[in-house]
Amino acid sequence: MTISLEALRRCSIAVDLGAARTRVYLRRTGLIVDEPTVAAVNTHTGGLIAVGALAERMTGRTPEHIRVVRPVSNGTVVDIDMAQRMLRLLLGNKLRRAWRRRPLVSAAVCVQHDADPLAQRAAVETLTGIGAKRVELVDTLIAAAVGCGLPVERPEATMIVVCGAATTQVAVLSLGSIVAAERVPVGGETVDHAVVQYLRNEHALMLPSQAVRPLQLLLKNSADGAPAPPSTEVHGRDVATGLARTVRIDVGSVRSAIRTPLTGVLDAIGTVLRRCPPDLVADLADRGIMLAGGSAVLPGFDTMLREATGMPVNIADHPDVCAVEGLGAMLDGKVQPLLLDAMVS
Ligand SMILES: Nc1ncnc2c1ncn2[C@@H]1O[C@H](COP(=O)(O)OP(=O)(O)OP(=O)(O)O)[C@@H](O)[C@H]1O
Repeated sequence: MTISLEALRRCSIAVDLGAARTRVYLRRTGLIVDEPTVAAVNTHTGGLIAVGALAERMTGRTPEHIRVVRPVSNGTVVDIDMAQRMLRLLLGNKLRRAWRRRPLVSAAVCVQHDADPLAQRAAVETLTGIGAKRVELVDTLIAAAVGCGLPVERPEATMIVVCGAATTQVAVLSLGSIVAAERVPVGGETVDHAVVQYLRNEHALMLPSQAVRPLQLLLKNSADGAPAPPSTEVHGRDVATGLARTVRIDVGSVRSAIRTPLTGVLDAIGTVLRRCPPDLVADLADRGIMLAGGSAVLPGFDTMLREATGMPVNIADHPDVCAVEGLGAMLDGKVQPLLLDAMVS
């Protein structure tokens, strides 16, 4: 069964419920929500204290009666009730106004390429619970490819790698459909974990989770092309004594620690290419790989893929929001007719 653009044009909102971030696109308006998929709950009363960025800032800093929860894990809604409550708060008045204008609303939601029926059902229930009368499921890979501006409807190959927080999905598309795809449990979270483990093992230092991103940013060359410094100071807690400690670390070693988990993505690319007909693989030699997802900008990721595959690698203009923007473009009727792989509510 296929989903037509016709069905998507009847949808009022497009939703991408990611492990790290929740994004909502309102038809003819644009992105109205882009917040962490996090909620803070009072365990005594069960009430929500905060959602989104505010709740994320509370991580690791809460008293006993407050719990910070993530209702989406590995790209699947694992706590439907919490996801609905979080979405209601994030959408607030913006949704209520749209709902009033058009109460029998349909919603489109991105789901992972190989989402099982339970994961699909969880996505549908989350949206119906906040008022959607009908929910269209669209493969994240197709939505992201559209959002990156790839010519997915043409009879030629395009390769997309969507690198999110918990997973990376790789696909070759042609004629609006997925020819071959693979998903690996590697993403920004895996990379953060690798950095934390490196500091723990090599320097006996526990790094607060909020300190990982600034450290990753140090690995990048600066905007004017100046190379990253060879070493830097990192503040954390000594594993043995529990006291605050500062160590000087070699930036190159952190870079290697990051590269190790990312080799899983290389394997996935190899698997997808092996499953593709030779004609399509030949197309990709020129067109190369398009990187999307928040982790596409990880320092050195594109260079690593370029060196390992020998193919051109490009990062989408706005890699983090490609999927929801692509879905939004379909809602707004900005996309040429194409056949979408079947995924129905
Ligand atoms: N500037 C950056 N440098 C490095 N990593 C980044 C940067 N910005 C975002 N990320 C990483 O991107 C990830 C979030 O990406 P994205 O928003 O695509 O995830 P998601 O869609 O919620 O996840 P998933 O697709 O796994 O459900 C986080 O793990 C974050 O660490």
